[in-house]
Amino acid sequence: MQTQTLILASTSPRRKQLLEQINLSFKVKGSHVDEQFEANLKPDEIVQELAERKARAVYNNESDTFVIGSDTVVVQKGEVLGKPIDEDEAYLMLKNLSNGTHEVYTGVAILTANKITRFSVVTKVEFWPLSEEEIYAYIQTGEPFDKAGGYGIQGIGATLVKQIHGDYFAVMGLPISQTIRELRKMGYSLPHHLFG
Ligand SMILES: Cc1cn([C@H]2C[C@H](O)[C@@H](COP(=O)(O)OP(=O)(O)OP(=O)(O)O)O2)c(=O)[nH]c1=O
Repeated sequence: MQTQTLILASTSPRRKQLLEQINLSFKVKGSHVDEQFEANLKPDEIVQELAERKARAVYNNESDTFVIGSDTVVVQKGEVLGKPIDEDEAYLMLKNLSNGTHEVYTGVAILTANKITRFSVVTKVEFWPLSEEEIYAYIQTGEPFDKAGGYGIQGIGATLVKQIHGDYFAVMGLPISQTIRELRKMGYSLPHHLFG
């Protein structure tokens, strides 16, 4: 019988969907942490730091509980892009991403009794050249607004993407295969259908 508890510290429906996809039992507890970060941090440090803040915000200090926090940002020419706040910002982000390659950084923090593991994954994503009409039409779908960089690769945003190099699931918000491997290393007992 599973005595350990797994908690996903996230309000993101995509992260929940990725854990459901591999048939893990878990609870979801969203946290609203301060997502400001120090200006001198590098993108891989930012996403790990924010992932850790999210995990710490929901951890209840129980030794058999494991909490997963995660954070995703898009980096274009050295600039860190979060979620666009309005249509104008979404337009600027998508215009900048058009006809070029950017990086998506996703950080993960796993927290349990006296232990924390943090890692980050970077994926390169190349966009097609996007016309004005295409950008406006995409903004009208409403998809850009709760997503880093203003697009969702798993949705209509798939049509903007020419190719990726790296982990598709990390772009969606959670590098699922590395996450469960790290969970296992930390002592979480995965169900039999994973790793036997
Ligand atoms: C680039 C990209 C980002 N995203 C999403 C993943 C994240 O949900 C979001 C980045 O914001 P985050 O702050 O990482 O996450 P969140 O606010 O959605 O959820 P929480 O903090 O509660 O865990 O952008 C996609 O869904 N598809 C994409 O292609």
